[in-house]
Amino acid sequence: VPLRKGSQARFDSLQSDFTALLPGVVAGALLVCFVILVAGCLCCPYHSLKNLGQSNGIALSQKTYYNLPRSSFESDPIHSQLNRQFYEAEVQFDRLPEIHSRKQSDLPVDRVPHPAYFGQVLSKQFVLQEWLDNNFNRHHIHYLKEIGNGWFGKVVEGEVQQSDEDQPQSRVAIKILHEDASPSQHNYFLNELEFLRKLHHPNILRVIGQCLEEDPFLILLELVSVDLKKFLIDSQSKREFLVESGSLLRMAVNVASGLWHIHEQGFIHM
Ligand SMILES: Nc1ncnc2c1ncn2[C@@H]1O[C@H](COP(=O)(O)OP(=O)(O)OP(=O)(O)O)[C@@H](O)[C@H]1O
Repeated sequence: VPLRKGSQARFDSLQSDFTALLPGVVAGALLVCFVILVAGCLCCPYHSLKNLGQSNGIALSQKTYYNLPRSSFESDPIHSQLNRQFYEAEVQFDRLPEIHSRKQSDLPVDRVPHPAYFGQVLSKQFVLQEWLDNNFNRHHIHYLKEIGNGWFGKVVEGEVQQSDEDQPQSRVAIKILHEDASPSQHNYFLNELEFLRKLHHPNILRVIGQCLEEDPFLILLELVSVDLKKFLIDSQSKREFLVESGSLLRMAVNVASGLWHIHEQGFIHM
């Protein structure tokens, strides 16, 4: 229906008034938004302009604000302090297993509660009788020299007489549990033995036998005659040759291959 003349004039004047007011309305709305934004920033304890960029010496970008309780955003200084503590303790990691350095391993045994790789408590207890069937006769072992020291005690190089007396004697490494070991230390020793016995890999030392019928308990291991650390130090002048010939890479691959086997059996070497 066409508008009558008077109505058309009123509509035109309203339209021109609205067009004149529009920039003012938009500017006012923007101003209100800006004020709310600034007030919000100033009231928030963690995002305040004072803290922007730096808080406790740590750049804010390094922090996460996930899972902060609502009260974190209160400006009350006590709450703010508590929440800050909550925030510091926000990331919780599982405890790592205890690891004893070589230096600590040299401490008297009563000061180091267990070997590094067994963590805290052993649940498995062994029935010694089960091990004695394959016991090696310790009277066939001839000790030569000490070659190392670990949590369990000394490691000695020795010779063993083969069951066939015509065979030459074999060199072995003998891990000797110290004689005054406690029952739990005996148990750790047997756990280590069981662990070593489960591993069958060309890059992992073989267990040759054990002597468990009396103290000291012994584990006979394949002897490593090469000292890798000494070899690497002595070979410093041939470094490039070792790299180019692929020797170092082969060593690394062999170590990784042995570790892979250990991991497949459910163990971690530390
Ligand atoms: N089969 C071996 N052949 C040659 N040397 C060995 C052999 N086994 C151990 N050793 C030497 O004896 C040292 C002590 O070995 P051992 O296995 O008792 O302790 P570890 O592996 O050093 O750690 P831990 O004290 O936790 O048992 C080694 O660092 C190494 O020098």
